[in-house]
Amino acid sequence: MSPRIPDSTDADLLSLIELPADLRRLPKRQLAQLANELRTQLIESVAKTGGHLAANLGVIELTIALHYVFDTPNDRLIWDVGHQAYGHKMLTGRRAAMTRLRMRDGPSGFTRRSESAFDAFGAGHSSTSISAALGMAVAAGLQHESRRSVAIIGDGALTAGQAFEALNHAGELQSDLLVVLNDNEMSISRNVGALTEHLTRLRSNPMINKLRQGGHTLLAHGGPLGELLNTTRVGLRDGVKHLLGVTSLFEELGFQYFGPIDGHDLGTLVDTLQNLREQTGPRLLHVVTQKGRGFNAAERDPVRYHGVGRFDPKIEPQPAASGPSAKTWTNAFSQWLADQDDNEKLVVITPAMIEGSGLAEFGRRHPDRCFDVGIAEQHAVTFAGGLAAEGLRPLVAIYSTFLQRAWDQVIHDIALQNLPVLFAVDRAGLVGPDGATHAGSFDLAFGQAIPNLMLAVPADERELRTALDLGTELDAPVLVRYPRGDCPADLGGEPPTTPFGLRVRRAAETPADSLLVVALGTKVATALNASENLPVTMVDLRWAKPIDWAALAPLIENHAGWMIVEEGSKLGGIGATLIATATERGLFKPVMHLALPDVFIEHGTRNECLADGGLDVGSLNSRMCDFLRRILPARQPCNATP
Ligand SMILES: Cc1ncc(C[n+]2csc(CCOP(=O)(O)OP(=O)(O)O)c2C)c(N)n1
Ligand SMILES: CC(=O)[C@@H](O)[C@H](O)COP(=O)(O)O
Ligand SMILES: [Mg+2]
Repeated sequence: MSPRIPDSTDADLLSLIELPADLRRLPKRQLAQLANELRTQLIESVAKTGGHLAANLGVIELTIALHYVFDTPNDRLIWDVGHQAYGHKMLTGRRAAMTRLRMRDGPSGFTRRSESAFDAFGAGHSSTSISAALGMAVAAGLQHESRRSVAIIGDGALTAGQAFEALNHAGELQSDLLVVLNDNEMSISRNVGALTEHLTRLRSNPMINKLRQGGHTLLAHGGPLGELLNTTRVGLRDGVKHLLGVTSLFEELGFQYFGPIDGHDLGTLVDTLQNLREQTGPRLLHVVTQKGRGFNAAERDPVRYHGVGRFDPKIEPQPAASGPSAKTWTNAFSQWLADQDDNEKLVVITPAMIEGSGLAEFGRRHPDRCFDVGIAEQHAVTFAGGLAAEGLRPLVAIYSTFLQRAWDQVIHDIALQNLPVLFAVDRAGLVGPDGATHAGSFDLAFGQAIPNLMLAVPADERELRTALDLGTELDAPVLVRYPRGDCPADLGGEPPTTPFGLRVRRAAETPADSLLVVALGTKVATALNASENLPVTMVDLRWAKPIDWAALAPLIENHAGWMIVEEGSKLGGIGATLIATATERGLFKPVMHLALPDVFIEHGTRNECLADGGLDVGSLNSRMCDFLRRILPARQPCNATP
């Protein structure tokens, strides 16, 4: 049975729209009602699941207009980052599934090719959309296929080098590509940089606006006359703009630039997109939107509502959480930073993650020594290199997953020159609801291969502070990694005897009849819990590089076997290095290495993800028991589980 064609008597248009083909049957005048319904349902839905609210509210009209005008999924929509694609998901067959957004077996918080034919390209990290859309446009041309490629990129994402690499390439190729620039003046925090100022000039220049209005009337013209008028007057308009010196950067890069237009005005959006759909070559439509649109609290405070937990949509703003909440690793890092006021050489750098990295307070107190460089991880690292070369002590605060963009800079610009840059690497390990794109699984594998770079893996706040202190003192690059989530204050045990020394957190009574567990970072607390009633000596490695072999070798020697536990990739992990080095040293004891398996772990709670990777308390306990049974068959060590 074909779906009923919605009409103006329908109070609930949204429920009639399963796929964009249904949407395209609506008369244009009903789109505003649909936008209201979509916005209301999106707020209700995210209130129950949590997620990226503000960005999604800003693109409701744009999402509807794009699916209305373009023949999706044949035409390709490529959402940059993908954090603003909830409306897109709701219009492409996934509305019911949104109750499990970012939960195990529910839709991802980003676009994913495996999730829907409408998700033309997977994302999560920013600034990839223009490259991917250009690739698709070129592929369509080479394969003589008639479809369009549209990249939708935010003003924040546009600050990244990769976006400019793609614009540069597209301007040369002159392929059939539409870039929709969604300009809401926000990254997660307020957007930064000279480009942002350029966009502000384009938005606010009265002459451009006048010319824009002319251009808009022209764009709404159809037929050959409209086309002729269009060409002549757009040519004229461009000439005038050149004369006035108000051309956009995009035109200089070989794009046709259109806009800015109001991204909440569905009539203008649809007319403009329909006209742009029929044109060829690289073109950029500048759309101005408001982040958080339609939810007062999010409009007022889009930073707070960028990513939210569950909330009550009737209460705006949400009351502050009551009662003591556990201190996160990010909080612990911020507090350490607050204690560095006297260190005037300390300069802090973030690639667009002021809030998430816990830098807001430091930035307020020391605006001259705190730099948000935009979504520019590579630049952040080399910029730090320049500061360090001149005698300052730069600290790059960065998520593990985003550092992946800048390993060459870490190698070539920092480690090779042995510059004293401190990397505070947050979200190291599994992150939970953001899933595989945001998992910090690889920093240990990458980092340990780099000469000169030292790697600290603190297990509690006390060790975090010690490692950060050392990182500001050593004449070498130091990376300190810590995860998303709660930070234990002090896990106890014997103090280390040297700055890079390991710590015995709990010693077994009879080592020869016990297992030695060597854990790193978060896994120290997990392994302590998992081994509570077992014959286990628990060692906290503290530093993954250098490794304290002077203390570790005899411990391996005098235990029945040893196990390494780390929250990083097993392939290329610290465990692999420890095992290889132990073997070279003639330490031939039974050994087991528990780390993240060679698969991408799906989104879910952090605990679900850890269980997938075999790194939660229960998994560790059973792996310890299995191993103990094998190496100490006579002892029956596993009668009790924690
Ligand atoms: C490489 C990378 N760095 C940082 C982030 C974190 N991040 C996600 S969204 C975002 C802001 C994007 O701003 P914009 O593109 O303007 O989208 P808006 O949220 O304003 O709609 C940032 C910094 C990321 N996803 N990828
Ligand atoms: C979309 C994106 O990349 C960020 O918004 C990210 O989701 C933030 O993660 P945290 O919530 O861990 O800061
Ligand atoms: Mg933005």
